Amino acid sequence: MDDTILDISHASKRFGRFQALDDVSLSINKGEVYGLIGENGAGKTTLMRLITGLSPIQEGTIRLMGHTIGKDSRILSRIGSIIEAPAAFKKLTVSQNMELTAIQHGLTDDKAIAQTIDFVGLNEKAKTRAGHLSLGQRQRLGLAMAILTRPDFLILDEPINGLDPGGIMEFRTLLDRLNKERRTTILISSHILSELYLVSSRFGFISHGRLIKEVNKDELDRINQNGLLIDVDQSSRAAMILDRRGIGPFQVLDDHQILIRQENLEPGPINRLLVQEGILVNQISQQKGSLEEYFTDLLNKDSQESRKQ
Ligand SMILES: Nc1ncnc2c1ncn2[C@@H]1O[C@H](COP(=O)(O)OP(=O)(O)OP(=O)(O)O)[C@@H](O)[C@H]1O
Repeated sequence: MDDTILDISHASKRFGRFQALDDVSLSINKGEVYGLIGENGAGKTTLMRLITGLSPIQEGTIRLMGHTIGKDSRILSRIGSIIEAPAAFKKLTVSQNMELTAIQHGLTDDKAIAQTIDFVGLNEKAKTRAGHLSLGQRQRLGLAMAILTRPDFLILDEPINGLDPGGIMEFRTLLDRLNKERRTTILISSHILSELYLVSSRFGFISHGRLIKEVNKDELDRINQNGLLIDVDQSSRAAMILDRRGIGPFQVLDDHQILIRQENLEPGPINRLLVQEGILVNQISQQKGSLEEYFTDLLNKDSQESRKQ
């Protein structure tokens, strides 16, 4: 059976003369949590709006579970989304908002509403108006409305914006449960990259409307290994010294830099060893690889390449 939930092929979108999305192709498989990363204005929301049929695609195709968006929109009933702000009516209570969502989807199962309110932990607020909920509770109501029909695919545009650390953790637990217990596939964007790292199994990086890189979490962890970065006058000679002492594994990055891929290594003894052997040590720093650093490096490389062209 084909495990592809979303297949975007050469999607482009312009607003007037502005190219918001430029030839984007990506696919997401069942069970994945795909983290979409990009600076402000990169095109993340635009892409999500195309996928959910909120905005028409101009070039390319988007297939959801085998159905082409635009031609056959029935498949949209199998996806849930929070795009921009959750769409709850402020004057209606939590339960009433859920009832309205049920009516919109033609859902007649009353138990589903109670189960979903319970799932997101809003039991005590069921009779509270949405306008009187805290931001974190409102986000949870938004999630409840999005998952009421038990969608196969959930699209979340910056769902943790403005939440406090506790709220972020609760939201993460909910997403984890949805993904593990219901095998819901998730596409999520956020500027809080440390959080996105925790929830996602794969990442796509968008810049100026182009998908510049995709990487899965294992690959990212391999690239981003922590260690000691040493800057010396001659990296090849320093490498021989480290090798003789059995220190490593390490990687010679260029004529001056070596990355010793070992966590919690003290810089002092390494410094003393190299200096005793006549190596000039300019700097030793702890290297902590993060999704944030990876993204910043990618953007730098991309803008250098764009300048060359
Ligand atoms: N309806 C529209 N008309 C004109 N321009 C638009 C429209 N919608 C989006 N844009 C432009 O397209 C670009 C991409 O916007 P989009 O909202 O997709 O970015 P984003 O990656 O979600 O950014 P952010 O992280 O700030 O939410 C922006 O420059 C935006 O101004």
